[in-house]
Amino acid sequence: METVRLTTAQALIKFLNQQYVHIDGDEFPFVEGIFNIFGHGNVLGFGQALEQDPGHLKIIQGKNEQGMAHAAIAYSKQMLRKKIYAVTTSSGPGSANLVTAAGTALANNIPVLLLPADTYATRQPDPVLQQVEQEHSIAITTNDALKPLSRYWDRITRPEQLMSSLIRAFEVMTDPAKAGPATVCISQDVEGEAFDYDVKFFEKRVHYIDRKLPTERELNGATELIKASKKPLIVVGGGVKYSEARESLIEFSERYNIPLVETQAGKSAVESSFINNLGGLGITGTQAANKAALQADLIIGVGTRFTDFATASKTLFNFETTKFLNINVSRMQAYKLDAFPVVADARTTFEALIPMLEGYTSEFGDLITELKEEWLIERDRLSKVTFNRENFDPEIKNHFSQEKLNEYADALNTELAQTTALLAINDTIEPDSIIICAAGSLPGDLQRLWHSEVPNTYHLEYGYSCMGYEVSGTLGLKLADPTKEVYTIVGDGSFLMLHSEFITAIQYNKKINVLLFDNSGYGCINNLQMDSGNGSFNCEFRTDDNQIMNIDYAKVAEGYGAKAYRANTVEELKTALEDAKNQDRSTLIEMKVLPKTMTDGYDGSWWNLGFPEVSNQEGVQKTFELKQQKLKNAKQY
Ligand SMILES: Cc1ncc(C[n+]2csc(CCOP(=O)(O)OP(=O)(O)O)c2C)c(N)n1
Ligand SMILES: O=C1C[C@@H](O)[C@H](O)[C@@H](O)C1=O
Ligand SMILES: [Mg+2]
Repeated sequence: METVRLTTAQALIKFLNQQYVHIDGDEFPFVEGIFNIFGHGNVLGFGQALEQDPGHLKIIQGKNEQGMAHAAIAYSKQMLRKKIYAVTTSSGPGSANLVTAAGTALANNIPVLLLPADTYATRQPDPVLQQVEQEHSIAITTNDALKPLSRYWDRITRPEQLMSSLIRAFEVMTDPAKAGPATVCISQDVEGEAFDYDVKFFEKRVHYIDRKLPTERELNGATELIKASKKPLIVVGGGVKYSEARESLIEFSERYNIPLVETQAGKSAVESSFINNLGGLGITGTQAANKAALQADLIIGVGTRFTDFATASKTLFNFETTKFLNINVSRMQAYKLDAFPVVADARTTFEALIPMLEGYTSEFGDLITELKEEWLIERDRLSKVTFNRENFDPEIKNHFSQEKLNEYADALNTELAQTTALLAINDTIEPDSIIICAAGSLPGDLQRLWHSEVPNTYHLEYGYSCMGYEVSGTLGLKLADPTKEVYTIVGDGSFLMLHSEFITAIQYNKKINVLLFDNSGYGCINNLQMDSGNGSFNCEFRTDDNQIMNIDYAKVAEGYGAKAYRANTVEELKTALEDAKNQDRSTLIEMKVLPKTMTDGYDGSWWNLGFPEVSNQEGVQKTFELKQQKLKNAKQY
């Protein structure tokens, strides 16, 4: 056997350089690069290996482990899971910082290779700096916290274990049904240990991402269900994007007059202006989509996980009469809601179904166009919301008095409404720009209001809705598509939680644009608590003496080296956006927006929460009673 003597870390880097994917006839390297923050746990093993020979891997120094992993996740998601970045961290706190990001990748089914260092395999020394020392087992390290959040997890304590481990990790990451985070923890001493590796291990390895075909039985069953239905409705999930099923889905929908509604992950698979696209579904959905869902007698879920918040899947539909047909590469997802499962690729399934439905047409008739037109009037209204100091009626009603809203207008020196600002942005930036968001009130506004006219330009992380993904993720977008303008849509709360990769973007001259909506508080959670009958408790950003905080985020951005703007009117905003577009460096536009000016829910948008069963507040009591009512018709599982 021909062998080559390498350290474990050198072998790992050599292997990463030889992984390719093959999709629809195209073949290209799977691993684009590696993010790193070096500590004592990885600087000598990984650091040395990367310095000696990185191959084609791009090396990017991160600023926070969670942030750089978020950037890697966004890269992979934007690349439709065809390419990844790896992420290496030191042991202990460095790897602990990966936990939130691993959860984000897992919830969204995004492949990313996490490579945290681990404690010494030799236990010399023990305990090492940053080792937690769990009393009941010396074998437990911080990295065990990543186990429940990884789709594949392994600990390498001997150099030769690397081979079988990496083959498994890549098999998982390149499987459309299982794609998610693969975590390979390497003991920090083992990173530097040498072994005579079989040279065959380093030969070019091609991972074929084939399209899983539906069976005849599945196609016949699906055809029967659709033909028997009067008003079928397609729920477009993220799987539609990953399967690149846009054209076949449009043909299917047009030919049989079947409306589409979108999840956050599925939005921008098909352009918003497509005649049968009724927009977002669920709690954060449009009036049009939710009205159509209330009437539907067959829900065709395509590549969707049916998370309750994004689709209102447990309460919106009529479970007595509505049937479900799920098309999904994941058997687990296809089984949901007692659906007829088609465990197959979305594009191939539509291509096969189109000729089988010849002669069919839904009974939606002109209703699709009518619902869409009605919604566009509502959207237009939301683009023109203007504040006044006497009798302003915000979208989120009966929470803050006029006096309190005026207090905000004075403290933040603004009269700008969130929906007005958001739609001004939608009107001004180039249609092929990519926007990203993850948490707060903005995802709801975006799912309802944002019009995406170019495929794959709407990037929402709403599987985990992880605050802090927004700015970090924008760096991932820019790495995925360097020619496009990329925009973070982010609330002040999320910005404060994590924006360290803004600096990485500036450092590597990857231009990103941060659009910061500052309403001085955790706005959507404040809405939730007040909607549920509580007071405004600890969600506003106020000082000890009850003053609204007015933070100069533009100054913070300037301090990092970004070009910053303050825009508190639509005119200032449009001017700033135009100027930002022409900049070579990263930008931040700070907008002070009034609380309670985000969108509210429409028909059917209720979700089950932990409403208190007893309380001394009448409003809280009422929401609990409403819950009891709602649960009567909700799907129990
Ligand atoms: C890491 C993380 N922690 C907590 C939450 C819960 N959470 C969701 S939205 C939110 C507040 C968001 O505030 P902000 O970004 O200012 O947006 P706004 O709702 O004010 O528009 C919180 C605390 C979360 N989604 N992610
Ligand atoms: O709890 C939450 C409520 C949602 O409104 C918000 O968008 C999301 O980030 C969240 O975590
Ligand atoms: Mg806020």
